[in-house]
Amino acid sequence: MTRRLGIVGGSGVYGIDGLQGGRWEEIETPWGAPSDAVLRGEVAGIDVVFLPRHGRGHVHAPGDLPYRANIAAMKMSGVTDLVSISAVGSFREEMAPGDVVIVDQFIDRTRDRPASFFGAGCVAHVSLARPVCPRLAGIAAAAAEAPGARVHRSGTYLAMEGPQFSTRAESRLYRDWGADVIGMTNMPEARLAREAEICYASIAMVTDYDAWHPGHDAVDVAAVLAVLKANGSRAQAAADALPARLGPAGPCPHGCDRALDHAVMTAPDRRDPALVGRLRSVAGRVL
Ligand SMILES: CSC[C@H]1O[C@H](OP(=O)(O)O)[C@H](O)[C@@H]1O
Ligand SMILES: Nc1ncnc2[nH]cnc12
Repeated sequence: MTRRLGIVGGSGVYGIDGLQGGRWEEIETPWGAPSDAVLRGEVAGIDVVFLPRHGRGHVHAPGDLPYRANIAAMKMSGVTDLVSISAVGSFREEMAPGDVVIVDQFIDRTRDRPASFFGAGCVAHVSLARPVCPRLAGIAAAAAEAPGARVHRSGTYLAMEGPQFSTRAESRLYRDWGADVIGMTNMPEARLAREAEICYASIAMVTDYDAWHPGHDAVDVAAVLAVLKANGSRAQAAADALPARLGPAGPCPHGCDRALDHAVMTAPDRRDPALVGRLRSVAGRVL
């Protein structure tokens, strides 16, 4: 299988500086419209598909994002490997603002967000024990290190509903649970990428110490934006360094591209044809 890289840009990342021949393309999916048009182009001669998660100009809140349409748009664009670039708060002294954490686990505290492509009429259960592709995470770490960022190669991301930041009590609780960083968007994105059999990795850019830290002011958007601005060129450099590291065609050694092999439970003659029709956009391989 030919590999194709997708990048979802989070807060502060609304384009890719190094993209050549970029053109914005509207995509309609059976799951609705994605956050924005996708930007297709080449970095170092390699195809890249970019989507600004919140839309250009940051118009979508984390709880209202069209997560299913975004992942479907990537799948329909031929993306096999998807890297998220996200702003996060930190629960660890050693994960300081300006650092990068390559997320490898999640605690999902979101609610009221459609979190699966499947459902009544076609039920499926994929494994999320390892929600991030280790091969792609290694590539993401190397790309993030290229511009000189301090990179932590493992971390648990707590996905909160938002849009308000956490209370101090919540922040302390999440820290006690073993979470390392906090954000509002990587779930259900990672779940949906797995269902769509896309390798997923997350470059989390630490912008603040969230609310638990006695020595730091409570997080606010101004502080987040100031750190994002200071590190914006590093995020761009990481995005530029990703495609060349993607590697040759071939199956995912960790099986992300076969996640649905034994996942669909509903008997073929009991499936809802309308849902199956929509599912073909992301799970056509097994339907
Ligand atoms: C601007 S701070 C809060 C906002 O930033 C993060 O978004 P993303 O993951 O897309 O970079 C966080 O999850 C919130 O949505
Ligand atoms: N402290 C924080 N909580 C949630 N999302 C964030 N994004 C950046 N910083 C954050």
